[in-house]
Amino acid sequence: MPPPRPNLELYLVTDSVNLPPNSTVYSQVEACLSARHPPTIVQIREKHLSTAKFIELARDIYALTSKHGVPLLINDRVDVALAVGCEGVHLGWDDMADVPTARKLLGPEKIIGLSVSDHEQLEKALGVDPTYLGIGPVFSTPTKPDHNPPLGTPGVRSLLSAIPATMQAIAIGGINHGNVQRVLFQSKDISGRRLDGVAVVSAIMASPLPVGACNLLHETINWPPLFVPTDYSIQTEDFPIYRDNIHKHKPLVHHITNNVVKSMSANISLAIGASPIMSENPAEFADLAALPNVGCVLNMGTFTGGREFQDLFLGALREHNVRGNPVIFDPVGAGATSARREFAQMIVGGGYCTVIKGNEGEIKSLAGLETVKMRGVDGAGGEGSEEELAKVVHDLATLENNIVLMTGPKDYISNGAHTFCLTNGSKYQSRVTGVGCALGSVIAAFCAAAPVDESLIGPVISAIGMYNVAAERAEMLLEGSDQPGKWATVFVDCLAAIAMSSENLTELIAAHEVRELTNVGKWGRPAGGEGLKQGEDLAEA
Ligand SMILES: Cc1ncc(COP(=O)(O)OP(=O)(O)O)c(N)n1
Ligand SMILES: Cc1nc(C(=O)O)sc1CCOP(=O)(O)O
Repeated sequence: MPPPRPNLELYLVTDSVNLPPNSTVYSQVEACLSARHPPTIVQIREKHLSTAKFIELARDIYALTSKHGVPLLINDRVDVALAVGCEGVHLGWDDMADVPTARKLLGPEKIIGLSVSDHEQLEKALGVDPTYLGIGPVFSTPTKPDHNPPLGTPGVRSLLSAIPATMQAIAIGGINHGNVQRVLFQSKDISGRRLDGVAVVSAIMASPLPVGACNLLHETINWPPLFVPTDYSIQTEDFPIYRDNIHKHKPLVHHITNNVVKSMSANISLAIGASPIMSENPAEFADLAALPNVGCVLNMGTFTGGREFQDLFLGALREHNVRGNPVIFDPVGAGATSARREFAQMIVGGGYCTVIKGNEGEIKSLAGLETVKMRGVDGAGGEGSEEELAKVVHDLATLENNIVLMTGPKDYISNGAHTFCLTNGSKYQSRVTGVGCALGSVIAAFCAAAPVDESLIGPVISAIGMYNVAAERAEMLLEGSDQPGKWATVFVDCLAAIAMSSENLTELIAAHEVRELTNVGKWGRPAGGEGLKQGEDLAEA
């Protein structure tokens, strides 16, 4: 008898606590099953009903689900599932039956799901062979007040990569139509292993429009990805188009940035033709995110920590993610203190950061590597070799399915498929506070002005290239004198001149070194003699 393999794509778990007015668990499930895209599987989760009442409700709902050919599972209670004769159960670790006992009682054809929250549980779970695994919680959720610590998408991915392809797995906890695509996308592991579906409670059960909620979730799950395909290289001849898009669309850059750099970031945004807004009021995030051509800069430089600071960053991240807006995350100081590192990891796990931009210490810290020594939050750099740094950037971008930029004497940029090194720029860039951070504003503007279905690696590289060319020009105009203050002023003028001019950006940037580094993913791999050395695979584009 082959084991059952249910369709877990949109998994509805019921809840009688947070129902909208004038509805019941039964009426919500009935409505969902009439949707154009109903849930593919339903679980009844009741914590406070007597056995008799639970069986009564389950029988009524089973009559509905069987009519629609949707499997019905019972949470925790094998006895109720047996009484009703439905398709199976979902079990946790404190429940009345363990998986082998449930299997014996229910028989080989029934579905048995099991929850996992960490690797220890996963190891045990794999030994008892359930039908599928429910990984959670992804995010913190009020629906299950006693939930385990949130895993974030990196935690889900880590568990998923240890689950054999033959076993189905879904994620649960805080998932809704605004984040479902990101959960599916970011939890995909490096081998392409992905979730078989998502389970939701409140996103459907608490909705006054459960039919719409099901259809929207289905459509969001099955949309072509909001996020760009990563197998994309750059066309240098497009650089001027990316700059011209800024004049065409006048992107808005929503900054939550540090106090030291606010004015520099605003001035630089204006210099290139973008509009800056410095909003730290969560009440306006949804409205800002809904505007056309918006990018967001999240810069944690003035790290105050605490709940309010966390809610500010996560709130903005959520609203911009819902709209598919580019978010540039600058984990300032993540290499300097463990509190900053943990916060930065929480942000990356709690949402989708289109671009992570940092210096060597910050990027290494986010990649979970031993960091270079940083005394403060200013740029530590130049310690690693080209081979090492390119690989760190490549690996983090691959892991996060996004773009990673490491700034320094050389800038490394990767989207996982392609890794580039830019060697232009000025020594003054690390000597004037705010110049490094304000690059995030320029990148956000270039990304927000790009067409929505475009790979963003091209806009990101042209933004950095243009910024560095302006920095070099400003230095040249000082004619060798050491004047960082004057340089900062001249730099903004040079940037405005290049941004607003018709100078050929392709020639300006390509005249400096923009190199694609090939086979970076294979660098330093010792196995089977396959590891390549830098000299063997560094090809100039
Ligand atoms: C699909 C799915 N995954 C996980 C759970 C959580 O189950 P459990 O750990 O038993 O916790 P309770 O639901 O009993 O609070 C689930 N119910 N469904
Ligand atoms: C039932 C349940 N189990 C979880 C787990 O982590 O195992 S989280 C959870 C509640 C999910 O509710 P919502 O979709 O409203 O966030």
